Amino acid sequence: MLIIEDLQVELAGKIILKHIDLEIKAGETHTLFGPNGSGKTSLLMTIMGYPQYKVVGGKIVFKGVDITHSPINERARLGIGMSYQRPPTIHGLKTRQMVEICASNREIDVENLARRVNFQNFLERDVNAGFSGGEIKRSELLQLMAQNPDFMLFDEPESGVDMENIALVGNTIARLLQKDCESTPEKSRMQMKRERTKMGLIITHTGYILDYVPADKGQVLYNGVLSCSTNPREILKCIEEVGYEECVRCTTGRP
Ligand SMILES: Nc1ncnc2c1ncn2[C@@H]1O[C@H](COP(=O)(O)OP(=O)(O)OP(=O)(O)O)[C@@H](O)[C@H]1O
Repeated sequence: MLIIEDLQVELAGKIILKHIDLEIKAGETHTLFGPNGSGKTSLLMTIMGYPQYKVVGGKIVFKGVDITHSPINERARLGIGMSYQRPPTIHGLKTRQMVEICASNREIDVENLARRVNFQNFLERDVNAGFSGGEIKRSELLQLMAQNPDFMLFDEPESGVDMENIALVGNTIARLLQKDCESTPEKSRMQMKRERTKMGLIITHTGYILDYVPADKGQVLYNGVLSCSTNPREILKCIEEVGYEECVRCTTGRP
């Protein structure tokens, strides 16, 4: 479980996240909406532990461990992983090597994993070197598949992905988050939900990902303030109809 309490974060001398409270239970997936520059990526980068995002108040607890000031590698070891919006190019490091590093000491079949995201022809290329927007997303997913973390952060997984690959990306995320299992006569939906352990937090502007990954809750981040914890499709509808500012007004109670 992830518990964030009263989190305040400063970036380049400015408070960008204000009094954030967020709880994601084992097996849950949440989506994060919000206008450009509202702090969504900053929240994910803070959870992942990038030191330039300075926590000046509150705390982050994952699996009962206070990770507020833990380094990235410790968080990764505890089971947090992230798919980045704009990951850096790493010259001199092949994608295959990166995937093996992500797997740590676990035995994996890189070719087989790569085939699942149609990425087998990219393994000998340097990480992200000249990758297109959609290729970057598949590379990020491949690394997450190798890492197999318990809590996954996705920063705009659909952006730059064409209409055909969106299903591949969506279904891969669903599989990573254990959302792909159909209920059977033996197992009810509730049972499936109880057995699910993987957790996700997904930033999306369009909500396309919801067609593949049923999310339990949605939130809106507006000017560094988190609000509207409810059904993600309702939030999306509200944003489309009245815009972000009006959408958060109902929960913050501002005039
Ligand atoms: N290195 C930096 N120095 C100064 N300000 C920064 C830096 N990085 C980000 N910011 C600012 O922090 C704010 C939050 O940025 P963030 O990337 O978290 O927004 P976002 O909600 O993810 O936006 P988008 O939807 O456009 O991806 C923005 O105003 C951004 O310009």
